[in-house]
Amino acid sequence: MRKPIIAGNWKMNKTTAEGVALAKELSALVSDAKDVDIVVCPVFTILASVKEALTGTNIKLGAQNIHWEAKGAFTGEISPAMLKDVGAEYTLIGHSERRQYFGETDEGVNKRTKAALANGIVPIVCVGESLEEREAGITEKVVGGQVVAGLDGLTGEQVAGLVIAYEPVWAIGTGRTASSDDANAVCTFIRKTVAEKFGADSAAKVRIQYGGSVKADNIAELMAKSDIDGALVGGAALDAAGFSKIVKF
Ligand SMILES: O=C(CO)COP(=O)(O)O
Repeated sequence: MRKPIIAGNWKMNKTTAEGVALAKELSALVSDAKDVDIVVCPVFTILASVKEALTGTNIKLGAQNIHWEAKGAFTGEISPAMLKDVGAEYTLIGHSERRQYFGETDEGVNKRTKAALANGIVPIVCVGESLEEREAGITEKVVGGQVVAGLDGLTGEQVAGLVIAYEPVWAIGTGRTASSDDANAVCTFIRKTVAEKFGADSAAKVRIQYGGSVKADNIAELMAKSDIDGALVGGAALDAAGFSKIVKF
């Protein structure tokens, strides 16, 4: 069975003191959570402080992005080794906000994914269609294309160990969750795409999260679905009590 994974994407929120307080409050609330991987992804500037606050807890640290180069003249970027150095075990890659506002492409997602894997950081590769694309009936074409291009050149074993987050853009921060059936249908399609490209074993092992207005009151229904193995949570991850309820779905 695939181990559930609940990740909090803090996005561009929290100063050091606020992030450390949230990490401490959350770790007290979820210390008894079992059989679930818990990850929080703060902004780069507070990774070290949050890591310290999480030491000895059952919560892992993730970053929100990663660059593919090891070092050099890449102003404003953070390398895989730097994230490893600060204690990050996971990283988001290709979040729709990065794609929408910062011009990230599938090619970049692929480079970042390979660099993360080469440095022992687990990629959480984000995919998802816009409202326009859903209404045009091309959800599978868009999401399938993102999965195939994002994971191109990886081994089946590498794919088995990573996480794919399906986040329909129209459900992010809008309060509009995809129905659990609609969310699961796309997650099933993603798993089928992985099976075709990397084999049945990788497809059976890869963990697929749903993201988009996940809250304490809709997580149980989502997690009950056959191909949803976890959640990538935005707004509701900024509140320790609410996020702890999601973790303990
Ligand atoms: O983008 C998301 C997580 O990466 C989802 O955000 P919300 O949970 O705020 O809709």
